Amino acid sequence: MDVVRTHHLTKRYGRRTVVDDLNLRIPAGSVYGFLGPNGSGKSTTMKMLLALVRPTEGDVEIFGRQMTRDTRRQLLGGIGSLIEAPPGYGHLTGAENMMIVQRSLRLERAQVERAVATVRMTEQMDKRVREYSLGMKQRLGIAMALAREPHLLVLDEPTNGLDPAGIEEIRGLLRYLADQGITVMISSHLLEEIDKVADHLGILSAGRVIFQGTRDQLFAASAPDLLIDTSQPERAGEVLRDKISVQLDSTGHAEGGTLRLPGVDTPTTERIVEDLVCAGAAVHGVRRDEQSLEHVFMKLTSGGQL
Ligand SMILES: Nc1ncnc2c1ncn2[C@@H]1O[C@H](COP(=O)(O)OP(=O)(O)OP(=O)(O)O)[C@@H](O)[C@H]1O
Repeated sequence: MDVVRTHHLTKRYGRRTVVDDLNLRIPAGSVYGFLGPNGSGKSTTMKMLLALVRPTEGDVEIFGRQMTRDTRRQLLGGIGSLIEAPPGYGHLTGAENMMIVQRSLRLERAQVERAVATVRMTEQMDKRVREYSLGMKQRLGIAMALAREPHLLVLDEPTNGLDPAGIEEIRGLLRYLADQGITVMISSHLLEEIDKVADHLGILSAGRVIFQGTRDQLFAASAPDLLIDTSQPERAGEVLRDKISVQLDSTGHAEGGTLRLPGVDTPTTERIVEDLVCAGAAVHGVRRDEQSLEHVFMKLTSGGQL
C-alpha cells in the first residue's frame, strides 16, 4: 500500500510552473528520499502534501484517502513534519517548547517524553533552544514532529548545514523510525546525505519527476559508460566519431588507450566492437565503468535522460 499518492499534482505561481504534473508513490514503511537541486520544487511539493500550499491542479491522497477540506484535519493528525528552519522558540527551554506542543496537540506527557528520548535529547531539555547546536535544534524539531506518534513523517532538508557526525546521527534516527514502521519522506539536494538511508528515491528536476523507484532500479535504468581498451585509440576514435560521442579516457595505457562511450546499450556495444575489429582497430578490453549513485544523480539532474 502507498501512504502517499499524488495525481497530476501541479503548482503554478503566476505563469511559472514550479511543480509539474507529479505522480508520487510512497510505499508504506519506506524511507523515501526526495531529491533535487535547489529550487526544483521539493519544499513546494511537501507543503502541498501538508495542505500548507494549495495545488493549482491535481490532488493528494494520504493513507488511501483524498485530502479535501473535510478529511484534511484527520489526515494531518497522522503526519508529523519538519519544514524549513528548525521550529522552537529560542528564548524558551527544550522542555518548555515541548510543553507547548503537548498542550496545543492535547497529547499525554508520556508521548512527549518518548519523542524526546527517541531523538536522544532528554538530557538537554533544561537548556534554552538558542543555546542548542544546529543538530540539537533539528533533533528537537523531529521530536516535535514525532510527539503525535505519526504514521508518516515529512522532513524537509533535516540534514542541511549539519556536519558529517550530525548527518550520520539523523540517518541513524531515520533507520530507527523506519524499523518502528513509520514511513519517512526526507528531502535533500545532496544525494550522499540520504543515499545510505533511503530505500526509495524520487528525483525532481525543474518541477518534474525524472526518476522514481528503488535505488537498484535507478542504477539499472542508467547505463554506465562503456570503456573500450584498444591498441589504436586514434583509429578507433575515427571509426566511431560519426556514430557516437567518444572521448579518450585519461587512464590511457602506454601501448594504447581507452575510449569512453556514454549511454551505450548492449546491442550497440556488440555492433561497436564488430565495427572496430572490421576496421582493423584491435580491441583488447570491453568493460563498464563502475559509477556512484552521486554520478548517476548529477547526470540526471543536469539534463541527462534515463
Ligand atoms: N510563494 C511563492 N511564490 C512564488 N514563487 C515561489 C513561491 N514559493 C516557491 N517559489 C519558487 O518555486 C521554485 C521551487 O521552490 P521550492 O522551495 O519548492 O524548491 P526546493 O526544491 O525546495 O528548493 P530549496 O532546496 O532551495 O528549498 C523556486 O524557484 C521558488 O523561487
